[in-house]
Amino acid sequence: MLELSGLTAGYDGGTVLHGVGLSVPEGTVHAVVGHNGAGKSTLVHAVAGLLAPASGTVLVDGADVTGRPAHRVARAGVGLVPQGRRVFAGLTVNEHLRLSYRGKGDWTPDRVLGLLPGLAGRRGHRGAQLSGGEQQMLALARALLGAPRVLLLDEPTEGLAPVVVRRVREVVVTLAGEGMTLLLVSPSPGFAAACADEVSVLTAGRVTGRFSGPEVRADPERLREALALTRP
Ligand SMILES: Nc1ncnc2c1ncn2[C@@H]1O[C@H](COP(=O)(O)OP(=O)(O)OP(=O)(O)O)[C@@H](O)[C@H]1O
Repeated sequence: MLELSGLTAGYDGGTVLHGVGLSVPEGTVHAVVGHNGAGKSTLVHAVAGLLAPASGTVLVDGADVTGRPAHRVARAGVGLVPQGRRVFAGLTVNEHLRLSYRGKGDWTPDRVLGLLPGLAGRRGHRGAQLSGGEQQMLALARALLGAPRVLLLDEPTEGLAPVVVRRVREVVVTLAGEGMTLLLVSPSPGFAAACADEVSVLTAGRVTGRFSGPEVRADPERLREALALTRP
C-alpha cells in the first residue's frame, strides 16, 4: 500500500506540487494523468526519494519514508522505472540484469525474462542496439529485480508504438494481479484508462479530478474531457 498525503514539493524556482494526496491499495494500479509540466515526474521523484518534499507524507505499507534518500526508499520496497528508460548504451541485457539482481524475493533474472516480452532473445545485445520497446522492458526488468512491493513508472509508454504500449499495459496488469502496488504517471488518458483501477488528473501540481478505472473504461470521453479542461 502506498499513501501520499498533503505532498508539497518543488525546486529553487518555486513550488510544483501543492498538497497531493492519494492512496494505492496493494495489488492495484493508480494512474496520474496530466499535461507536460503538470508535475508528474516531480511527484514520482518526491515519492522515490530523489526530491525531498517540503511537507506532506509518503507511507509505504504504513512505514513513513518521507524525505528519505532514494536508496532508503528503495530498501523500503519501492522500485522506479524512470522516464526515458535510462539503460546503459554499452552494456548488454545480461550485464544490466546481473548488476540489478540483488538475490531478493522471487524475482530472478529468469522469471523477469519470462514475464517481459521480447527481452529473452536479446540477452547479448547492448542497450544501444535495443528498440525503444525493448529498452522499456529492460528498464522494467531492472526495477523488478529489486523485488519491489511498490512500483513507480514515469511515462512508461513514451515514444512507443501501439503494439508495444499494449505489452506494457499487459505487464502492468499482470504485476498488479500478483499483488504489486503500482503508481504510474502518463500524459495518455487512453493508457491510464486501459490499465488503472483509479485515475487522478494532475493540473499544475494539484489533483483536480479522480475517476475509477471501470468508470473511465465505460466512458473514455469523461477522462479525455477532464484532461482537456486542464490544458495549460
Ligand atoms: N530539476 C528541476 N529544476 C527546476 N525546475 C524543474 C526541475 N524539474 C522540473 N522542473 C519544473 O517543474 C515543473 C513540473 O515538471 P515535471 O517534470 O514534474 O512535469 P511533468 O508533468 O512530468 O512534465 P513532462 O510530461 O513534460 O515530463 C515544470 O515547470 C518544470 O519546468
